Amino acid sequence: MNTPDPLFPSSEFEKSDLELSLKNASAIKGLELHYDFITPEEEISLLKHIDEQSWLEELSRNVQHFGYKYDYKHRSINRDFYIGDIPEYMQFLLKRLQEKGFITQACDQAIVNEYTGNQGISAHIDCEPCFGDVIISISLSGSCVMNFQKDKNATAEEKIPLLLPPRSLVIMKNEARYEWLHSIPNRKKDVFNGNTYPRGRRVSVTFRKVILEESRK
Ligand SMILES: O=C(O)CCC(=O)C(=O)O
Ligand SMILES: [Fe+2]
Repeated sequence: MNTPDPLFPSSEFEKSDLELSLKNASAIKGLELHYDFITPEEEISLLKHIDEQSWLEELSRNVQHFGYKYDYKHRSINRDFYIGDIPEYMQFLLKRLQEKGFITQACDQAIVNEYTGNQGISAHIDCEPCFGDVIISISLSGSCVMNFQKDKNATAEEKIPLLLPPRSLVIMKNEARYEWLHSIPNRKKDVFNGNTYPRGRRVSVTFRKVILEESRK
């Protein structure tokens, strides 16, 4: 029996662009990019489960929260925001992250982001008192360019772009977590290394470890 073609083929991406994206990632301490962290079949199954849940529409992009609800307005999280365990259909991702040694502490919070049209995310550092020292993001369905910059007012030349194809994994630790801001520009297509990549719908599954108030320093 033939295996079906993936819905979101990696063959769309120039090899030299994927290599450049890895090289860019290696310029930032604590930033890791891994392609094909999951298979196309796993991606399709995850998207099916995700699309069965309801979306929170409080931001410009849709989100789903699991584990603990994150309060974007006050940049806070606490024990009262517990909303249940991370769902079963995401557990294999956490298991794989542990098995590959990418995380050593169990993540207990997940945010799923959905970007459509020209949606992106403005430059930010994930809430430092709320979350632990590893931030994980897995891309599904569509690609994007994620920029890293040290300074809020960085010029285009000072930004380091990563091309994130579907099924890729980004890990932010160390300086990538605490000293660099990350963002996804609001636009309908990305130009990376001279090649144009139209944005489709992109869904990201992000994992974090919550720091509860009583254990904060
Ligand atoms: O969509 C992504 O990959 C990252 C989203 C993000 O930066 C966040 O949720 O804090
Ligand atoms: Fe973030």
